[in-house]
Amino acid sequence: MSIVVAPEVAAALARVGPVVALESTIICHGMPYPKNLQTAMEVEAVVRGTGAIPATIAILDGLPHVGLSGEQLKRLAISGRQFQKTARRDIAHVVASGGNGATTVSATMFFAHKVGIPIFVTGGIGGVHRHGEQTMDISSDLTELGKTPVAVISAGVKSILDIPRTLEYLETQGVTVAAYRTNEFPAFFTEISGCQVPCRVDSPEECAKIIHANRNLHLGSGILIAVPIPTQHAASGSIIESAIRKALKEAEEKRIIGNAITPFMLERVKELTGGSSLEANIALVKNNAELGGKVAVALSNLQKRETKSKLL
Ligand SMILES: O=c1[nH]cc([C@@H]2O[C@H](COP(=O)(O)O)[C@@H](O)[C@H]2O)c(=O)[nH]1
Repeated sequence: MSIVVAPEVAAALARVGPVVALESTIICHGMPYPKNLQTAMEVEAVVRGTGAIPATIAILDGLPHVGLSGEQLKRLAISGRQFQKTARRDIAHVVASGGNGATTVSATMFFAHKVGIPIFVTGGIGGVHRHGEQTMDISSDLTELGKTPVAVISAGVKSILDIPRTLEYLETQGVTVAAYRTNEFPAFFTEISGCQVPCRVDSPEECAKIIHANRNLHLGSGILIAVPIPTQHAASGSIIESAIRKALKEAEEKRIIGNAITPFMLERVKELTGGSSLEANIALVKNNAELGGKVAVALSNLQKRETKSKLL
């Protein structure tokens, strides 16, 4: 399959330099224009600030792209929902029909791995939906994490999902789940979920070592690094939580199912909180991007040191 890799990204990968993959569903389905464009550009700038190269991933006119120009980012941001939400199962169809796809975590991981990017930053991943034991609505993000060796840096999963079952499912899939500077798995808008994680990491270097070990052992599975929302932005957490409960009830009443649930919830929670959920969302994505960039730099240094010592 042909994948268009931006020259800057290809050059960085060729020299084992630091690269961070970024998804596009968050741009087209997660935020309104023009905030989505502003955020996408700011997130790329945060990654660059750490010394890493950002690579936003999307399907444009049937061609998967890794690394987008400013013009392409703008096209995505303006088109919004006209870009199809594209998870792994949708990739072949979007490509075959020459369509435009905004990649979710699962599809972004797939393309990142194909071109050799080991680190990917997003806001939140999908998970096991509430009542998932009856509906079997489990995001393909979780199965992708089970079979694709990419480290995903996120603020955990939203409490619109069933967090304990999401963690159980990740365990079944053999995914390494680590929390950054905490022992508790974060719940996106709040630092706490009541769920403990099996592994705690306290520095970008520690994250890089885990990714390196995962790769050297050819484990083949992914890694989830969960970063709590910065404290100053978590203040509105309880307001957002009650909005989430209300929106969940509405989704149930309106019988919204499948891949329409997440965009509905994001939009409704934003309305119910007068936009404060959007500001918190932007802040946590940028925070994740900062760590992702630093981890990519640490991993690149580790790989270069190893190559050097093998040559000696
Ligand atoms: O807090 C968020 N969770 C999830 C998403 C997006 O939704 C996708 C999961 O969708 P689903 O639940 O339909 O698998 C994720 O991969 C991501 O792209 C998002 O934007 N914001």
